[in-house]
Amino acid sequence: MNSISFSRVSVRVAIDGSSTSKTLLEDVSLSLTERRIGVIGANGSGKSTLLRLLNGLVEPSEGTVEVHGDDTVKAVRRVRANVGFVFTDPLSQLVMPTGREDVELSLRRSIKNTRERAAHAEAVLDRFGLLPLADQSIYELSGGERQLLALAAVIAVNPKVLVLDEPSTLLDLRNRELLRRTLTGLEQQVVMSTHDLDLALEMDRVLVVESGRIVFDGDAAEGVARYRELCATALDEVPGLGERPGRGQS
Ligand SMILES: Nc1ncnc2c1ncn2[C@@H]1O[C@H](COP(=O)(O)OP(=O)(O)OP(=O)(O)O)[C@@H](O)[C@H]1O
Repeated sequence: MNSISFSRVSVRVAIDGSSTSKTLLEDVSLSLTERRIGVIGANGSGKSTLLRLLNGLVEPSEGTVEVHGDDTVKAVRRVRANVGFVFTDPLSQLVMPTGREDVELSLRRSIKNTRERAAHAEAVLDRFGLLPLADQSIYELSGGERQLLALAAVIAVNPKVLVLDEPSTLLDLRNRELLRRTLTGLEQQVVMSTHDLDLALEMDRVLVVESGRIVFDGDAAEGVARYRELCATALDEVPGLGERPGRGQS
């Protein structure tokens, strides 16, 4: 069953030192079968929370999430074996001193033979243009190089589902294009949050999240237009900011 389903999912967290809770996601039901799913929305709207439900990093307070038929709470080990997750901050993911070691670590389970593993790691690093930097400390890499490395380390193991949390925030034009083409060439399902609306427009389906709710679900161009309108409306409410471009002109 190659789909992701959310059934009446809400996520609430207790607010420190009080008995009240904050709702991060409210009553989300979805069946995701498309190959490229984009998740867009304002800062703090709930995109990362939605994505983190997919590998059990966040657990639903109500409802259930299933990835390819596995419940993300009850079968979390199998879910994590199937879902490759790329974090926004690459340093929260890269654990080895160098890129080469990190990619080899990712491959440890899938390729037992060390020479084969090393060769595969080199091929992946090469594909992302990272081979010349393979033995440099990850702390000496630029932000974009690290982001690309984090992506390479996850794609290397060919997970059944790829979840990307704002994967292009630090990438230059060339590497954003590399990411775009890489995503186009992948067989597996990709769920990606992004503030890069050009990238969002490439998706087969777009979800717009606003204050913990899915307020749009459908065609990418329509989703991006809806998000732009939500942003413009929110900015209209900021006092003293001036008018939207195009407004007030005759
Ligand atoms: N563990 C937590 N405890 C309290 N609040 C939390 C917790 N995790 C997330 N939040 C809050 O939930 C809201 C949604 O967070 P989330 O990270 O999902 O937003 P986002 O849409 O990914 O934002 P951004 O675009 O800024 O990355 C935010 O207001 C955030 O502060």
